Amino acid sequence: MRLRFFDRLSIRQTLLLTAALAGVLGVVAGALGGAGDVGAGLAALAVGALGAGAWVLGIERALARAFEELSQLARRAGHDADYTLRSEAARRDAIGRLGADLNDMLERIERRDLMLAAEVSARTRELEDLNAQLHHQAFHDTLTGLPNRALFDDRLEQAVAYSRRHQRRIAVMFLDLDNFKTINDTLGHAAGDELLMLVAERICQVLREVDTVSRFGGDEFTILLLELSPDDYAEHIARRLIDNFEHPFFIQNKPVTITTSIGITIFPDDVPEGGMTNTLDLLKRNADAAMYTAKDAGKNTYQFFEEHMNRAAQEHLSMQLELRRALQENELHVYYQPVVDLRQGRTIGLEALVRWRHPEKGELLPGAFIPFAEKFGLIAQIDQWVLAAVCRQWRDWQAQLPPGFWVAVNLSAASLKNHGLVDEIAEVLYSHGVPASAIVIELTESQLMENARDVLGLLQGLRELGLRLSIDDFGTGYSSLAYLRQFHVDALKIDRSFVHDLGSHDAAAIVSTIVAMARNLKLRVIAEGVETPAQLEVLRGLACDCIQGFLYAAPLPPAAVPAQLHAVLVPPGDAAPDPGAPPLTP
Ligand SMILES: Nc1nc2c(ncn2[C@@H]2O[C@@H]3COP(=O)(O)O[C@H]4[C@@H](O)[C@H](n5cnc6c(=O)[nH]c(N)nc65)O[C@@H]4COP(=O)(O)O[C@H]3[C@H]2O)c(=O)[nH]1
Repeated sequence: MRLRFFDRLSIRQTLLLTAALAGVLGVVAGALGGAGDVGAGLAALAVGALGAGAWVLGIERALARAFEELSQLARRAGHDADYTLRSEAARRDAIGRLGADLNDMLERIERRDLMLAAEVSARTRELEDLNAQLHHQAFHDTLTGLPNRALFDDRLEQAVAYSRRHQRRIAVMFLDLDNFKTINDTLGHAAGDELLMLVAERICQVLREVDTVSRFGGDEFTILLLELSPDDYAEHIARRLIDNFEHPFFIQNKPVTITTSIGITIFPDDVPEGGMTNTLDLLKRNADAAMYTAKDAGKNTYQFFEEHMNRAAQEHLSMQLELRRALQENELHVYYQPVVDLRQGRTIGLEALVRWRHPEKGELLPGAFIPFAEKFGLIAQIDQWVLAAVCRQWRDWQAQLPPGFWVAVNLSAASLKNHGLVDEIAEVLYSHGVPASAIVIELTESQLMENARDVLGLLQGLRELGLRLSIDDFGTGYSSLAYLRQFHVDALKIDRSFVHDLGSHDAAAIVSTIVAMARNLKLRVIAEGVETPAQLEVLRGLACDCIQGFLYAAPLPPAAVPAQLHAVLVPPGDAAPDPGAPPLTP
């Protein structure tokens, strides 16, 4: 109860009460001691009261200062977020403990703060790295690490702007690897990728820091040369690039040689004045057109842009679109040229020759579009289309065809690279109900010899299917006799250039040698391009088996073929000895 009373008093009240009690005790003691001492007691009371008051005030101020200090410290820490602040009051009382608690709290906040700051900065760094990585990926080619098309365009735009402001010349180069597809097809895509990386390095070696090289896609690179000084700097770089490619690249420790074709355009020289809007596109198109001209000029060279090149590029482009349309819209069709057996004097087979009925240009011969189809990668599709057309036609004629009659179909080099070719041909034959023995596949000598080792398996697959094989344009390439035996073909077709020159001793000697060799290998010989009776007589004399040429029939539309099937075209011959059951005889 007593305690509760004192609990309710403030310190000041307690001290005042204590001083008053001391004074009262002094007065009581004085009164007990005598009257004189009462005065002394009163004086003591007054002094005690005054002393106590002063003491109380002193204590109160000291306490207030201590609290104020703590409160200021807490406010500053909160306001400035400075948790390194500490109370320095070294007291052992409640205020001291309060200060220590405050310090403890500040220390914990400070530690948590540091931890958070470290975490935030780590996360920020992570995000910054990720951002830089994404930025790099957006503007660089993942395989070679070179700038990509987007970054190249950006730099080109800046370069054009700079060049306009400061009247400087810049060059844009397009660089395309020659026959890269062959390397990819023969060595595989991993080797192709490795080659592209090495090529990127080699290009960089030739350029200055200020120039930009980018991988534009596939095997195509673009180069931006700033500040063309000296004036022929672009040409100098093009030459160095071409020279630099002369050294082989080493892929999986094997030397691989590849060349490059380069197109160059100069800004502002090659851009018409005022054509501001599509300058970038124009420069790239110019360099591309110049690069194609370099390819057409035999590859492994460079070409500066000239105005006429864009027209050629335009024609290329429209030819490509038109060819695709031709395949879709059935504008292609097949003519058939009889092959006549000299001993029997009649047609024993036909060669299928594609034609294009172009809506504006009229009837086009293969020479006008096959090279484009090869370039645009459409030739294998055309081969397939022709085979299917031949099979349909064979079904229509089937009842009229003499036994053992065949139709020869040309296959391009691109078709030979198709690993699924045998299956695809089997599927077409099967779906049309045509026996494989009715089809002869014609492959040119150069196609076969250039890929001799690779095509052996394919040829075997075709033979196992039951197809027969013949070598076209024989004599124009360099045949290896060893391969000739391994190919197991059924016939050789002597190129028409030898037939044309039969009057000359050399050509006759070559034809005679081919026929003799074919006899030994038990192959049938067909002479192409026979136009005159004189050529026919020489060929008969050389014991040639068959002829094909305008002398008897040009390539014919399908409707004209049945009339040729049973007609005796040449008097049956007696000059040619029996070659020993050559395969292409019915
Ligand atoms: N000067 C002369 N020429 C004669 C004579 N007899 C035939 N010719 C021509 O000689 C070519 C024979 O075809 P090729 O050597 O296989 O040469 C063919 C063949 O390599 C290719 N070709 C034709 N059709 C196809 C096809 O469907 N696919 C593929 N990949 N190539 C084809 O186009 C080449 C040219 O075909 P065409 O223009 O039809 O030309 C044909 C034919 O019209 C003659 O007495 N004198």
